[in-house]
Amino acid sequence: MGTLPQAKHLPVIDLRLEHLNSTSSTWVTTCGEVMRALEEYGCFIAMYDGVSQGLHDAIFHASQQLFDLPTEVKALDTAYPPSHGYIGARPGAPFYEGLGIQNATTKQGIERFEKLMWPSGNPSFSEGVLEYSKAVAELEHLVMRIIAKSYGIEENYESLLGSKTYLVRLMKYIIPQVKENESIIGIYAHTDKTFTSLLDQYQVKGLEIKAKDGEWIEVNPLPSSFVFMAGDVCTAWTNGRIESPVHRVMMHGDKERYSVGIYAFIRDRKIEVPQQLVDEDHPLQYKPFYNCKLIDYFNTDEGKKSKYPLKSFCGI
Ligand SMILES: O=C(O)CCC(=O)C(=O)O
Ligand SMILES: [Fe+2]
Repeated sequence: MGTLPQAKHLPVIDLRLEHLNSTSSTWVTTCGEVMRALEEYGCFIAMYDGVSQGLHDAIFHASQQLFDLPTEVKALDTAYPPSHGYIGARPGAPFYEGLGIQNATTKQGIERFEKLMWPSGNPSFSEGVLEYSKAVAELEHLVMRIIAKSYGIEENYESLLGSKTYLVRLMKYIIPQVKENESIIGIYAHTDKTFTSLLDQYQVKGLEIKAKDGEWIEVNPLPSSFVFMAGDVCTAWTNGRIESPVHRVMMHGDKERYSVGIYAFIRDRKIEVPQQLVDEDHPLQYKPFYNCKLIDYFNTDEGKKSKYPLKSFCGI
């Protein structure tokens, strides 16, 4: 009798500080695991202790309060590009709503958002989100340092730091009207137009990652974990060594779903492939470009139709 094929799982990597500092060889082993996961899947699940369970619960509680505000208040969250502000339910994604907080690792960024949503103030919201986004940004920086060290491009990475900004997006998916055991698209398949993305699913699953062989991998929410994902900008920057994964959200008809994304972008500075990553075996694949221009392109008719927007925008 044959055995049933095992469902694939995303690698789970322990990036808790206590673990990383435990023995001298742990760091080297962990860096190897991170690079293998990123080169194979473009993402992995990071176990991380920088966000306490209390803070985590507080963010999701605040997110529920936020989505209960009237639509006309939420719509005050406008931004450039438009996808960085309020996104209401639309024909392609009728169950989805998102609110974006720009410059979310700065007090000014969060307070600007707080004043729009609660003119009479909600300091505990801002304090919680600031603490949360700073802690998650540290995780992002840790992984990026591993990538930069492993490819010998630390200086290039350091030169991008002054231009890195973080957007926090709080997301809500309402319960879709589907039959039992049926599921339906919550967000269609895409790659992120970010440098990197970190996703926090809290308690309700739905995120799926497409493996290189085309199989969809379900990502089950684990406590104290974030999905680290390379965005298209990271693909270009690493000259294609790390490919941003295609992912989607599937909704099952039983629970509403809240998630949080923390997205890093490179503002006002061209992304160029570091010369260390170009050689005979790895010819240059991408022309220099601005992150915001990639997003603009993706929002054009041509960009929306393109199967590989990054390639059609700046591929060689
Ligand atoms: O809700 C999620 O888990 C994923 C959202 C997502 O893919 C995105 O915001 O780009
Ligand atoms: Fe995404």
